[in-house]
Amino acid sequence: MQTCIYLDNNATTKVDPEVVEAMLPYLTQYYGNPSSMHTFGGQVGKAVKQARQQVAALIGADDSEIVFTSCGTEGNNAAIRAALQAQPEKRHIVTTQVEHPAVLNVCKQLETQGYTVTYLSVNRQGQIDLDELSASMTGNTALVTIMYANNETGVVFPIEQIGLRVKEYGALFHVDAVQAVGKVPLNMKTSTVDLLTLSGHKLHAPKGIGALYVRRGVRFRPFLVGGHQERGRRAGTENVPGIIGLGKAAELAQTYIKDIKHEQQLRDRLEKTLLETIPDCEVNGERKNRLPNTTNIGFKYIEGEAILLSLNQYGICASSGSACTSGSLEPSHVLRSMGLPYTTLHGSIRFSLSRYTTAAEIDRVLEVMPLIVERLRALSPFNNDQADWLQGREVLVG
Ligand SMILES: Cc1ncc(COP(=O)(O)O)c(C=O)c1O
Ligand code: FES
Repeated sequence: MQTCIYLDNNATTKVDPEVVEAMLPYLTQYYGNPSSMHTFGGQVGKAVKQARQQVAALIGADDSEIVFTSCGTEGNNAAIRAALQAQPEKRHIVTTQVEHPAVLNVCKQLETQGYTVTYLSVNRQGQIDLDELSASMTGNTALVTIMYANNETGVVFPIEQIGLRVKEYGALFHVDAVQAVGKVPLNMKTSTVDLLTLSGHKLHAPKGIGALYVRRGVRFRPFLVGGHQERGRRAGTENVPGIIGLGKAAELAQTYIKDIKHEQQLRDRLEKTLLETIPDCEVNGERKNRLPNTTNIGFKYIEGEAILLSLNQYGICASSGSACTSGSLEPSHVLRSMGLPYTTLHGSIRFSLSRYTTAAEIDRVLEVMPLIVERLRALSPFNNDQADWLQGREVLVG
């Protein structure tokens, strides 16, 4: 299979070889059911318990507060539904316009089921306004669900400041921390967060395993109903190898997170040099409060997809922070909410690094990007500021 310079780690990450090694015995030798009464199953149960402790340690939680799920999407669905079921008399939800579809589409569905949803706006930097949050809250607000860090721009929201405001109104606070866990130190013991979602495949564990943190004392109705697994909070025989892998990945992340500066330095060099060597480009989103591994850059007057295809020819994997995601012709809802001009919106690229990214890989990207942009701009009919008339077309593509 073809390998590449992989700068798409916010989409998914490589499974760490130590994670694979930890998982293997649970795919071969130890296949017992952790709920079984016999010793064979019991030893698997012990390994699951250890993995729970490893995940809890990464986010400063108690192991009884960790529920294993199948992915981040399930975690978000389960958290939102549980929070609403715990307070059936309240019918209002607050979220933001820039959430992942695994939150936004749940909220849209809830709107058809009698809930009212406030979608907080973001400014040009991708930040929300805390006063807009407070103004939107009422005694009827059951839940505030806001992401820790944005998957497209890496912009980090002030979660604890948000949480303090949420608590003033007695609502529950859910945080989609899928992009933050493993990149940002978290401590649930000193946090205002009630429910927090994480996903294995974003932190070098395999796909198909995640976890939901449920603060002790928060009433939680299971999303999947059936057997008594996960102390009755998530039915279904456990994905044991996945759980063991997530535990190992969490343990490795705890060590790695202390050294994340290295990754940040590579990201900063990539960003700074691209801005210096390529005219008419800018970073999308606030640069200060941001994940250390992510940069989203808008290259004016060209199409993001064309840049991606050219990068692909050089064996470089990145992602379009802008348009046509998954075959849809809609530009990114995140960048649109930030009010980016049409000319930047369509030419935005996300580079997301990992602990495996090397200086030599960054050098290669820095070598080819100016050539790609120059070639595409030479072909573009809109390669100057007169293209700003296109602004008026935003309505058409929106
Ligand atoms: C912010 C955020 N939330 C949720 C998800 C969904 O996670 P999963 O792919 O594990 O369902 C993602 C994955 O892209 C994400 O970036
Ligand atoms: S990038 Fe596809 S429509 Fe603009």
